[in-house]
Order: sequence, then C-alpha cells, then structure tokens
Amino acid sequence: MTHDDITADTVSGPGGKPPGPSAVRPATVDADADAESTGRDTAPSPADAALPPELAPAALALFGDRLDLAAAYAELLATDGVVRGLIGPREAPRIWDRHLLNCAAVAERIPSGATVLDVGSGAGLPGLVLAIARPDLTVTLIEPLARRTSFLIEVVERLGLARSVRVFRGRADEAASGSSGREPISGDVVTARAVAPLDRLAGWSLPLAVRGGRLLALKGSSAAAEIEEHAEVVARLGGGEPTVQLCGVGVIDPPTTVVEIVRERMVGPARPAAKKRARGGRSRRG
Ligand SMILES: C[S@@+](CC[C@H](N)C(=O)[O-])C[C@H]1O[C@@H](n2cnc3c(N)ncnc32)[C@H](O)[C@@H]1O
Repeated sequence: MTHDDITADTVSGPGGKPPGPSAVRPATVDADADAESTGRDTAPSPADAALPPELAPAALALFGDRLDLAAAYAELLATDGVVRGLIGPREAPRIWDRHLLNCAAVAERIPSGATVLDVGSGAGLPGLVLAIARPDLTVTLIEPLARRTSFLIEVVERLGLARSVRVFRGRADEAASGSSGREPISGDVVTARAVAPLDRLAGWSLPLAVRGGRLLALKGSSAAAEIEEHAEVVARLGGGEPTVQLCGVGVIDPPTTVVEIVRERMVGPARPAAKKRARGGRSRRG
C-alpha cells in the first residue's frame, strides 16, 4: 500500500486561507505559498510551539486541564507539520494565536456531548483542536488528501484521542452520501475553516447535519459579505438565516468570527431531468 492508498477505513476510533485573528488579513497554513513568499528554508524547532506567556490566560481558559494536550499538538504541528508541508514555516511561531486559540474559541457554540464533523480538516483545524478542548465531543475529521489524513491519523494516535476522534478520508459529499461501501455520516454540528466560499461550503456541509443541526463556518472579515452574497443559495439548501457569531469575546483578541447556519429543512439532492416523452405520452424507451 502506498502512502496515497491510506483510507479512512484503516482508521479506528476517528489544510486556502484560514481566517486568523487578524480581521483584515486572514492567516494561512498553506506551506507551499508560505515557503514561496518567504524563500526561507527554516529548520523547525519544538521551541517554535512554545506558548507565549501573554497568551497563557486565554489558553488556560479555553483548554483548561487539557492544556498539556494542546501543547503537544502545537509541537507536532510546528515540527512534523512543517517538515511534512502541512504548515508553512512562518506559521509555527503563531500557532497558538492564529490557529489553536482561534479554533478553540468556537467550542462555546457547540452543545455538550455533540457529534462534530469537521469538513476539510487539513492538519486538524478546527476539528482536532475542538476534540482536545472538549472531551465530551465525538469528532470526525473529513479530509480527502492522503498526506493530510496520514498526519491526522498519527496525531490522533500520539495524543491518545482515538476514542473520540475518527478520520474520514474523502470529500464532504462522499461522507454525506456514503461511498466505497461506507455508510453515510451525519452530525449535530459541522465545522469548517478556509475550505470554500459559503455557497459551496453550505452545499457540502448542510447535508452532513442532522435536522436542527448547524454549520459553524470560521470566516473572518468576509463573513457579512458572504452571507449577503449567498443567503439565497443557503435557503434553497434548507438552511435557516445565516448569522454572524463572535466567539471568545473577552478571552481572545480579536474574537473568532463564525457564520452559523441551522439546517431547518432536509433538502435532497437535485433530481435528474425528467425523461423526454414520445408522442402519445409514453417514454421513448418504453
Ligand atoms: C486551505 S485548507 C484548510 C485546512 C484547515 N481547515 C485549516 O483551517 O487550516 C482546505 C482543506 O479543505 C480540503 N477540502 C477541499 N475540498 C474538500 C471537500 N469537498 N471535502 C472535504 N475537504 C475538502 C482540502 O483538502 C484542504 O485540506
């Protein structure tokens, strides 16, 4: 089996431009773009993942007694994640504010004991962070790229999260409909960061939510404009009125901006066009 052959089925138990804390310039974890823009060839060091003292109160508030686990994940991202091209070298020193704390703040919108599906997890953001911050959650990381899912699988094992976190290798639509003999999956909450514009994201994500469940899309400064542009499509997909939620107010600065959409109606996939009928009202193929 090659590296690229690893599928979700081999896993037990359970990477655009992610919106960072900057309301103006979104953060990115795109390693290739980062390396190109800096021209740097930085050797990763665990020290890059050290929690900055000024962020310690926020980290403690968001991770509580799971702070050590969050620190272990930060170190894996800043070392293996950089070496394997999942995180740009420039992201390593800002892993806590732009990524871990930014994602963990969203936990306040997730009910106790919820099942969470994270679409386009990349290196585990935000799904893995939520699983670390909230041991009561059951989280599935949905990611089509083998290089990313193999990293996720290893991190889940190394952090001892296999009981609450599962990795699904595939696209969101494959997860929703079931494919390759896999059962369709659904959850109370669907999360996504830096995956697609709101219309496409809603098309992929709402079918994954149970009725009354919700999509939490981490969107940064584009949130209001995206809602205005795509509200009609969202409604056609069965979504309620999208709202903008600020998470982590008073804990992180700036708070995380999330577009929240409740799945109000179950809308099926588009039906194929009706067959043309021959004269006399009968289908041409009989
Ligand atoms: C820019 S990365 C963001 C990764 C991560 N969410 C973050 O914030 O760092 C976008 C990710 O979405 C994944 N992706 C793209 N299309 C997808 C789809 N249809 N279903 C699930 N994941 C998808 C890509 O493979 C990639 O890992």
